[in-house]
Amino acid sequence: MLPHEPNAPGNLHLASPPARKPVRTVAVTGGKGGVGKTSVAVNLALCLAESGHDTLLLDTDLGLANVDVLLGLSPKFTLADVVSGRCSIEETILTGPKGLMVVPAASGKRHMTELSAAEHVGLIRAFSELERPLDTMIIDTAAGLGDSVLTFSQAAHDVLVVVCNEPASITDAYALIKVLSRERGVSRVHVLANMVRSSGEGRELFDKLSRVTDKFLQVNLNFIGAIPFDEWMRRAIQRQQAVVQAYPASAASMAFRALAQRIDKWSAPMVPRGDVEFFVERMLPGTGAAA
Ligand SMILES: Nc1ncnc2c1ncn2[C@@H]1O[C@H](COP(=O)(O)OP(=O)(O)OP(=O)(O)O)[C@@H](O)[C@H]1O
Repeated sequence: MLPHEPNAPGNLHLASPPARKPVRTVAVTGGKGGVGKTSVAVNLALCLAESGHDTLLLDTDLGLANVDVLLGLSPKFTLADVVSGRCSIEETILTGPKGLMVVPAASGKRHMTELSAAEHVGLIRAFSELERPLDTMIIDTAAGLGDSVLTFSQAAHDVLVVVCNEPASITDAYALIKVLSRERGVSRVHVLANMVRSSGEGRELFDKLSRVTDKFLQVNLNFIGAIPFDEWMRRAIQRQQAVVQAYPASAASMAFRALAQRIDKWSAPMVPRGDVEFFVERMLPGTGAAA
């Protein structure tokens, strides 16, 4: 393993990684803010961790509720420190409940896609140095159609779009799916309805969205389920805990566990190198490091 050299500009050579099992990467996104992206990412990641998956939650959302705040964790370093060489990626990883690994969002305004080429190299290196076993990486993206959202969604194996029953949520989700499919080559999107108030509401929301995508876009939309509106979600946040942790018997917790079980059944990702570093390389086609 190479020594830690986070900012070695120009050196794009990546040593062949040792054979590892493929890491599934899932981007949780939504188009609109406030639909529950972060809540979904955190609870899904925890359920996967609970069922024995080595799971890493990468927070790239600088929105109101950061993952570390939701889980009551105190980050010492963030990805910004990795790329500037202040620490290794290992040092950014916080251990949450159920052994969940959490990489906190960089504070300030810097997004992943604003990094320089040298910083990209440092990041790829840092990921390649990660020696822990990893099955799944969940990425909590920012809201909107910003470059970082599109790049992370494009780079992940699977994109999970969270919608709720508000007209703006549906139109923003449509706008996001449109850009992802037309400009970023994303051909399959999973839709999760959040904060539903009846059993049929999730499917109705999905049907509303898929009627338009079927008509105008070349994208395969998959309804992956619904999470009920649940007051225990807010109470859990007040305790700085995820709902699956604080109130495991709540309706939302049961729905999150069912969602994780569905994801668990997905077939293994087809990645050429079976390494988490592949995820970073897919994000950075311009570095010449793409597989
Ligand atoms: N199923 C639910 N039932 C009740 N409240 C929910 C549910 N899902 C999320 N919420 C609440 O909605 C609010 C917004 O959730 P969250 O921060 O996860 O959204 P977000 O899409 O990540 O927002 P942002 O884009 O600002 O980061 C939080 O107060 C959260 O507790």
